[in-house]
Amino acid sequence: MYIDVKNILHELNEEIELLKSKVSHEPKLISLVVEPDPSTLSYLKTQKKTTKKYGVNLEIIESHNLEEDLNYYNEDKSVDGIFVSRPLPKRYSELDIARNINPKKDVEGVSFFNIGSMYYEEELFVPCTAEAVVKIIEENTKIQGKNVVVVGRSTTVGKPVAILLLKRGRDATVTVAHSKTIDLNEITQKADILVVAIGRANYIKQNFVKEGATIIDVGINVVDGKIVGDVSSEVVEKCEVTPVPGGVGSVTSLILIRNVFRAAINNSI
Ligand SMILES: Nc1nc(=O)c2c([nH]1)NC[C@@H]1CN(c3ccc(C(=O)N[C@@H](CCC(=O)O)C(=O)O)cc3)C=[N+]21
Repeated sequence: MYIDVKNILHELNEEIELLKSKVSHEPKLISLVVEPDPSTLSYLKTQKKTTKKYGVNLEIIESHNLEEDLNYYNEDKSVDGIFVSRPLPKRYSELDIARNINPKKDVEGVSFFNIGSMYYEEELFVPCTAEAVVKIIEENTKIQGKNVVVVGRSTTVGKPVAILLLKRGRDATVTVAHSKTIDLNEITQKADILVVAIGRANYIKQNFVKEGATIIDVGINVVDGKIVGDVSSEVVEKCEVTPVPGGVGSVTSLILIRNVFRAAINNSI
């Protein structure tokens, strides 16, 4: 079966409308883009749509000098939130963003300050995709004590998902697997909840999963111009699976918008 995220989208929609009534100016989001890959282009398309819908002023800037641009928009009082697309080209490191982005404008929660806060179990801005994953799991199943396997160890998905699910109160038992893991399918078969952020189309097949598991497919792979996830479609016969598109991605983009409103409210007081 596919997991339906419309309740979560509805709740986020209401949360955003409430924040919208409290903000005194039109929020402004800067998206800094360096050599966008197909998944980034897809996200930018969604950002254009959602920012228009909710009344956020989006400016997409093709950056040729990330550090200089970050310094500029960090200081620009008219800017509420800054988004930097990933993956970055090799000449940059994610640390360049983590060190330099103003934590108050860091709507994706990648700065040292926001990551550090999450590590100490205080959630301020946390990576949007990771928050989307956690929200979907919480809405659909009990987490406490369950075996959660996260496949992928990226800064914005794998690692923060693991930390958020370990948090006291959520109390998952978390295993993080990755590209060097030996016999991956033996580990994923033990998962009650499986979070897949590999970045390879249809990689997870039926022999990777336990019957009845909850599967969160974070993959955004563009194949022949269409978006497909990391989980192969026949897995829905055995498990509850989030669809791609219409699953994690759609929740992620609303969380980003909500964070921009939060940043805008903080920016006006
Ligand atoms: N700093 C950074 N943060 C990201 O979160 C990030 C990124 N860089 N780089 C690119 C990937 C890709 N990504 C998507 C998120 C939502 C949709 C999305 O909204 N998809 C819709 C519809 C897409 C369609 O069908 O056109 C859906 O899944 O239903 C797509 C792609 C975020 N990423």
